[in-house]
Amino acid sequence: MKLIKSKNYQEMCAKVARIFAAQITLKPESVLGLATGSTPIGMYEELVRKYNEDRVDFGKVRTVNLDEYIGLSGDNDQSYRYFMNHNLFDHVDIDKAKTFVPNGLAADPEAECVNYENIVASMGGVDIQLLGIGNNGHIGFNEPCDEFPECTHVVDLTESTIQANARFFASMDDVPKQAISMGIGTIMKAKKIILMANGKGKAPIIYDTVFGPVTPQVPASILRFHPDVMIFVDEEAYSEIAKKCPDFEPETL
Ligand SMILES: N[C@@H]1[C@@H](O)[C@H](O)[C@@H](COP(=O)(O)O)O[C@@H]1O
Repeated sequence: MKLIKSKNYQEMCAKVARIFAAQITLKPESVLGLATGSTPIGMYEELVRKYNEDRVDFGKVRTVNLDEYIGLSGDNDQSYRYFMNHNLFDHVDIDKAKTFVPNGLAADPEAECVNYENIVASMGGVDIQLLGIGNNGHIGFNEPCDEFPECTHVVDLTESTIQANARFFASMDDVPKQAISMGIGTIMKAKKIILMANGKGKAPIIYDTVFGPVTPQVPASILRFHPDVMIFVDEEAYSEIAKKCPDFEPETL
């Protein structure tokens, strides 16, 4: 696992976007694993800029997203499908038929999980998977629990996640209580993984992820067992490590 510290959010987003642009340029038919949340928005902006200015070509790219809320349609502005269209897909020359997000309106969510796991597998593996991290260490919507979930599954969101997400909804009642998420096993199959975190609020969980025990109670900690993981943080998200491990030397890339 490599930990890469940037001065600020913009610098971090630029570094990650460069890696994605290189991936797409070197392998135009790449399978990108994509994430939502506020953290990757600046990275997607940079990628759109690279599409416009550096002519990064998304024409053959395929994408799979980590998760989706149950009960929200792709038209709902809080759905992750809407997020992806709005922040990336609408602004580049990607073929939307090659972009996949779990169907939050599936009549049978369990069957949708099996279907989605098959879609990811049929693409021949994710070349590079982007992740954010929840304050409790969740990745995708894999919440802290007793065992790492292997495959795409239905998740009951924790109270802390529901509260953290409430800021995006008109009222608490509107916040979905369930989601479909790739499993930890699905995520760990990606060839390369990049996790981004910024801001002081993420500092304790970044410390736990990098230095705490590997446990399903901190789902992101499993990433330490993946052979090719880069964690990108800004100074604020790094601050707990700086305090507790003053001799640790992060990379700067
Ligand atoms: N399912 C998403 C995660 O994929 C994301 O990493 C997390 C953090 O969001 P933010 O980046 O807004 O802090 O939020 C949601 O729970």
